[in-house]
Amino acid sequence: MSTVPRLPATPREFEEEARARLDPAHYDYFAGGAGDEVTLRANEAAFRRLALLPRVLRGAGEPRTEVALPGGRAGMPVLVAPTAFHRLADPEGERATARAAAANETIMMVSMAGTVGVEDVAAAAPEAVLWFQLYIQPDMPFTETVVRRAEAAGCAALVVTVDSPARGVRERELAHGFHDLPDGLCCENLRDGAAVRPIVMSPDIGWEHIDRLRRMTDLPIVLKGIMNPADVRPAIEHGAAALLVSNHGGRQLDTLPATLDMLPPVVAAADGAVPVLLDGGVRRGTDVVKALALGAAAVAVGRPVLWGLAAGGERGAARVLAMLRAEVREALALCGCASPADLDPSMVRRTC
Ligand SMILES: Cc1cc2nc3c(=O)[nH]c(=O)nc-3n(C[C@H](O)[C@H](O)[C@H](O)COP(=O)(O)O)c2cc1C
Ligand SMILES: CC(C)CC(=O)C(=O)O
Repeated sequence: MSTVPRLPATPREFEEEARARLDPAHYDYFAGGAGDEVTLRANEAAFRRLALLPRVLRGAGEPRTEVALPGGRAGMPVLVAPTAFHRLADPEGERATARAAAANETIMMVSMAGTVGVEDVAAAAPEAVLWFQLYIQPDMPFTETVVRRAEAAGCAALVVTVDSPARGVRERELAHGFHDLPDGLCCENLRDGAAVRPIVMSPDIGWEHIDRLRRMTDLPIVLKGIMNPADVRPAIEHGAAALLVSNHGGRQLDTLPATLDMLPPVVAAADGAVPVLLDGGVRRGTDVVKALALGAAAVAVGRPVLWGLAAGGERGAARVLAMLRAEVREALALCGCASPADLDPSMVRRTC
């Protein structure tokens, strides 16, 4: 009789199990952040500083969790953030993640630095809604080749990461000498004929590149990595369909504020013109509900999905997402909400 291995039951246990299974260099690549990891810690800490203030006796009924976004509908307000190198966590890599996302009716943002090509990710999970994450390459004809691949694979939006004019320095990676993928793995979305190009993070990228991208494709463009409210108006003027408040999970510039702390001013600057999403430090359904109360249209999770993948492959990633979905439903119900639209800023309170 075959027994199905038991999966961890909490986010913390998933991370512990992933750590036990992963090569230490790969665990530290996934877990680490830039510099002293001040921002990495701040993201999670910001959620703990905020308390929830439910409303009572609203007769809200069973809550609904789905949300409508420019790149499609999601069955829950928790999307999969784009993360690189899933085959370091599981041999099926991004294919497994896409199936896990589809099983939970949510959207997967496929990293440009994926270890499975976007066409193969789409083929592995035909029912998945995929958004393609792009680092605009200064070689615009090559950027266009990548965009065409994402379009042909059926991706429903482009997520353009704008917080990376250079690569963040992560001391855990340096300590392990982790620079390259092991033999047999590469960034499949960067194939150029027989060669695989390196990802260029260029300080030359500017708003004119967003304009060129806008002219290149009809896909909605989500700008990922907006932190300063001063960037919101230009983003809207240059055609962004949505903004994703992100500090790259604390992996780019250290000592940025927590994303949750920048959400209200970014939402205020957007003034309803485009939906605002958030990632960074979301670990529980209560975190999701706090971000939604402060005006996020949805959130995304990075590391929790990697821990699920490393701890239990597709099943592990699916379980992490299912846990979050159940927790969001429970937190909405206990807040007296019929849907995310019933949340508002009066339902959270800073505790310190
Ligand atoms: C291991 C790892 C790889 C990542 N790779 C990418 C990437 O290729 N492109 C990107 O835009 N963001 C990337 N990110 C950032 C995530 O999209 C997201 O902003 C961050 O992980 C959110 O924080 P969380 O891990 O606390 O949920 C990566 C994050 C991690 C942890
Ligand atoms: C390979 C990298 C470009 C992926 C990334 O964005 C990250 O590690 O944070």
